[in-house]
Amino acid sequence: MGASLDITGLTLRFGGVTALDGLDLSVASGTVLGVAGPNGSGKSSLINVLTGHYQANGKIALDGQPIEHLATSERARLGLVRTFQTPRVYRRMSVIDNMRVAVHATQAIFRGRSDRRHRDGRLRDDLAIFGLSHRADALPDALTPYELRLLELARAHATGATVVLLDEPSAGASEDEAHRLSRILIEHLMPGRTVLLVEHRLDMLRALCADLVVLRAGRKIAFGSPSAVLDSREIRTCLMGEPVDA
Ligand SMILES: Nc1ncnc2c1ncn2[C@@H]1O[C@H](COP(=O)(O)OP(=O)(O)OP(=O)(O)O)[C@@H](O)[C@H]1O
Repeated sequence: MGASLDITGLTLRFGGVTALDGLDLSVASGTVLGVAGPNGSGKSSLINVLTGHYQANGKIALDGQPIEHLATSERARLGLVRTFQTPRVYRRMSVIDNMRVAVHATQAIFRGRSDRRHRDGRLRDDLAIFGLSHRADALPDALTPYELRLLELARAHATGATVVLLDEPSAGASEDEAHRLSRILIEHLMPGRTVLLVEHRLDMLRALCADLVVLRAGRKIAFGSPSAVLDSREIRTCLMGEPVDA
């Protein structure tokens, strides 16, 4: 179900600030790449460029096909979707309607019968997987911040996306919630998918990623298995701002 993602020479500038500086990255189909870096190192910019929210110089290929010229909606229809650091949902629509809109917007195709009742059954099944069945008809304002996060993930899952870009899914989560979130990602969202995981929690990066890239000032300063990369005291210091024993 995954698709490979290849980035070459990605450069993004805001006036005098260089957010991404000639970045090259490859994510193999069906693997999880962690992205870490201090504040302002370009992690969110990278996601925004991949989705087409920001226009940058350089090349982006999805399964070998160039997509840098495509609009955000076209990239989503090709199976590239994202979640946000602060969940973005339609506040006046119920949880199940938020799911319907996402699936409609990406024109996700359901196997077998595609009438509304069947489709809604699938969406309710997806909500159940993410522990939200009891919230299906609620408005987002009734949800806890953690449940809003789960709704974003359920929505991405329901679209059948092949590539999912996760921008700090554990932001604002407690230890226990981050742990539960990790389990859900491992068991339901990540299998078979290509995932870019921007995260500050080193334990999550260690547990969830095949590879880890560390950015500083829009440049790649380390790449490899999370244990190898995080073995470096210099890298841990760069990530945490001070020497740590994580
Ligand atoms: N829309 C924007 N306009 C101007 N400058 C921006 C914009 N977005 C990002 N930047 C700048 O680009 C650089 C990279 O920012 P970015 O948000 O990508 O970093 P980040 O690694 O995601 O940071 P954080 O961990 O704090 O979310 C920063 O210097 C930031 O101030």
